[in-house]
Amino acid sequence: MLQQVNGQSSGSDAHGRESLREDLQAFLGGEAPLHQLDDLTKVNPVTLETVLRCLQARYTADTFYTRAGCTLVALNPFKPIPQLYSPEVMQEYHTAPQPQKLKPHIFTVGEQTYRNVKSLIEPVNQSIVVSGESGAGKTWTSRCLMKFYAVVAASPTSWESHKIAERIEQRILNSNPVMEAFGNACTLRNNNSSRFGKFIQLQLNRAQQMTGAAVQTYLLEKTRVACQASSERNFHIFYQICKGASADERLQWHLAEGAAFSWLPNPERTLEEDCFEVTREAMLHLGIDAPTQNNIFQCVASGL
Ligand SMILES: Nc1ncnc2c1ncn2[C@@H]1O[C@H](COP(=O)(O)OP(=O)(O)OP(=O)(O)O)[C@@H](O)[C@H]1O
Repeated sequence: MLQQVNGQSSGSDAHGRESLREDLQAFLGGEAPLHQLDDLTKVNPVTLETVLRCLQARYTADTFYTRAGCTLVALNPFKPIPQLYSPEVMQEYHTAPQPQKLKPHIFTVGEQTYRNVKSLIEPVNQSIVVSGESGAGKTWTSRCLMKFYAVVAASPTSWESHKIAERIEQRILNSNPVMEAFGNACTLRNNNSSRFGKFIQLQLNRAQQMTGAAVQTYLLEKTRVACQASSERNFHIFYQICKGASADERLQWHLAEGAAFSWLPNPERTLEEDCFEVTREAMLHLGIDAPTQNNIFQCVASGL
């Protein structure tokens, strides 16, 4: 405990600081390389410096997940690492006798939560909280979890039920591009920033197979439609429509070719999120047919 005596540190405090410094040096210069510490509870002494140094060492070694007791710390690699999320890796974590003994991964959390549902006689809801600052990777992580459950929680036996499961999985995954088209925008911190919070429910039957999903959204940043910070953009859907509508649709939606819209700043920036076809396709899989889509896009275009 820190103590101040007349503005001076007491002797025991100075001694405490000295011993902390020694512990710190011993830890940082210790034999075990920092990047091998896969659980932050093993960091000793626990200070901001030791924790950050450990995470930095792991990041440099391309290791992006670290446990902190029962919490998982995910670092954003800011580069694609497909081999980290392959179906084979999903299966490895799903079939491991003790997934917590494998390297820390978002699939460990996914699998443990899944097993918690399975192991209980009466099913009990499980929740995973994904939190972090803008651009930390929350949307990415939620997508990974949904993909994981779409694989592990869909193993029906008959051909007919396999087809149903495929449809449910596909629908669940297709909800992402649709939600992102209408609720995400390019900000200074993240090209694909979610401008709303979401509570995603994945529903399982008693055989732990996925039977559906529900998404509740909250706190959508509606003001962005009319007002954006400089260098930021409006919601992706507006740019998707302007860039992806056919000549007929432009005519129908009153979108003149090359017209400039004051509510659409930075239209010259083209992002991978500007893919109208992906949104349309996903809407179709979700059961929103072409005429309904047309009505929706007409409403969106009329806002410009
Ligand atoms: N594990 C990962 N592997 C590869 N790229 C990643 C990973 N996590 C995040 N990213 C990259 O970082 C970007 C930002 O991540 P994401 O959109 O998930 O952040 P966020 O926390 O949801 O931000 P916001 O709160 O602004 O919505 C992603 O578009 C993606 O390019």
